[in-house]
Amino acid sequence: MKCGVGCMYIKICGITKLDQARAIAQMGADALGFICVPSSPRYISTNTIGQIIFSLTKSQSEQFVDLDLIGVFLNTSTAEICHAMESSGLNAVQLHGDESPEFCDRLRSQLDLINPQIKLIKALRVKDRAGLERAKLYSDIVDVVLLDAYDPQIAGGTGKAIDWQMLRDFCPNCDWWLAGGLSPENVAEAIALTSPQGLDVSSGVELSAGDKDLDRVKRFITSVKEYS
Ligand SMILES: O=C(O)c1ccccc1NCC(=O)[C@H](O)[C@H](O)COP(=O)(O)O
Repeated sequence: MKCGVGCMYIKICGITKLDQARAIAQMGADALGFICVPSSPRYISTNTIGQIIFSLTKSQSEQFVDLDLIGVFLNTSTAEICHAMESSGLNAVQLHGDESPEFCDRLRSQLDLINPQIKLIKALRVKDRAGLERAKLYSDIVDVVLLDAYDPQIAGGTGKAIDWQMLRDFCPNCDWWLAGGLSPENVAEAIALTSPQGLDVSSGVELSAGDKDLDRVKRFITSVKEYS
């Protein structure tokens, strides 16, 4: 897995604009996340994702060639996900709903037919230790387990944090990334307490849903770099 800044993988999620995607990639982010969930205020259509990816990658510049372009899906069928992957140029899938390990296994087989390099990430919204144990059930099936905060109403991009103390000894069989309520102000403490391989941030670096604050993105990446 690629490590951009001091070997800590950084994903900036909720991208909706080409100029912001380009600027964030140039700052050294490893991944851009696109929310393919129609009910989200950060929703972006597959068509628009395709246009952004085409514009980013046509230059063949180094920052864009290695970039992970992650589609975030919520309880979407394998057929729809595969269609979105084939039509947009996305190279990674993040499942943010109630997808079972069996669903992930089935999707993996179907993605392999498109391109075995497509990365599969399972996000789990953790509210207690039982949620953490559940996360481990996926670790032999997916490439990355992503831990996000639980909210009864909102599926993601909540700005809420998990109880980081609970994650001190979390060590699945695959890489894991921390999400939920991260910001330039708290990310160093989050890394110190939880030691993940990657970080995922959305609302903590936004002006409003889907509109990134480039200054805060820069400060987030710099904080990670200074800590790592
Ligand atoms: O961001 C959304 O609107 C969203 C909607 C539905 C499912 C997932 C969603 N976001 C997923 C992400 O990967 C976010 O980056 C993650 O939840 C962290 O968000 P935040 O707490 O705002 O940093």
